Amino acid sequence: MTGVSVQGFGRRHLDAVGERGRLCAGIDPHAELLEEWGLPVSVDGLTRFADICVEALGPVAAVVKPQVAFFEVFGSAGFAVLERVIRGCQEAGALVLADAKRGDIGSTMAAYATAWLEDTSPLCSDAVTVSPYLGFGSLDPAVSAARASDRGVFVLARTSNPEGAALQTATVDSLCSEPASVSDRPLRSEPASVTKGVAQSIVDAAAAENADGTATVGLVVGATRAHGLDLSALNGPILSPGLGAQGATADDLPSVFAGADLAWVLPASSRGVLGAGPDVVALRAACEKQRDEIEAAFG
Ligand SMILES: O=C(O)c1cc(=O)[nH]c(=O)n1[C@@H]1O[C@H](COP(=O)(O)O)[C@@H](O)[C@H]1O
Repeated sequence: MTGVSVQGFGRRHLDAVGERGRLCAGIDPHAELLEEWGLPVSVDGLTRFADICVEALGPVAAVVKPQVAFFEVFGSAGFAVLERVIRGCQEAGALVLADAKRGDIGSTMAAYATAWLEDTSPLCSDAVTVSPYLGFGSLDPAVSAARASDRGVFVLARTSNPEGAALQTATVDSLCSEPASVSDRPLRSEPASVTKGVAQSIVDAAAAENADGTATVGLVVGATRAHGLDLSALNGPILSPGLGAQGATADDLPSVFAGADLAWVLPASSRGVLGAGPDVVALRAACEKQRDEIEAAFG
């Protein structure tokens, strides 16, 4: 593995995947899945779905990723079920990555950080997904809260959906900072000194945060297509959704992540694994099979 010795969240992450293998099992209680599992689309159905996932996945997956949106659908009762999933999976030994994709101005971001990353919160998880599109610096409160408690944030860089490409591959002047006022604007534009893709600028900002060896800042880079990013200096985890329902396979991963440190790559699947439920044994077997395919592909 490249880089400095790993501590903090990075150590917790590497220990978890070292023990259980590289798979993040998504817990996405889609209405269609509830129906497929023979459950009502209601809080009762959600609770049963969640309990099956905790029992099947919590003891074997290195990381579980509840998708907050599917709990939010049911309002406060859904959030109560989410709290139960978070605690249950942690007690079973999995790291919990709350897929909340939060992002806002810094002062509001601080409240999101309290909600998802501080011990006092009933939703406190081991990590949370965040969006950098209000500016990478707006994520500072979450990065600080995570760093202070050996937790992590996973920042969207190059997402698995086709709609992300136009924004994420756009070229930016990486040294550009907004003038404080109109009068501060230069009379003529200066030549851009460094240009890079938006996603690469996020990778580079994350790598700078990880220079302390804590791997506090992970990235989200989809497994569904070549991304063209240089991830070699990141020294942090790379969540890679897209396996299964979105079409990527374990065999795609080595070429998608050529040049990255594969020890950090954490492929994720939700529907591709959850389709094996509601039987606990079958669901756990599907999770282990997907993990084994990933480990075999990485060699
Ligand atoms: O942050 C994520 O997890 C995420 C990022 C991304 O680029 N693409 C993506 O699909 N996801 C999430 O990963 C899960 C994918 O679900 P499946 O397609 O069923 O495996 C969903 O919860 C998505 O919200």
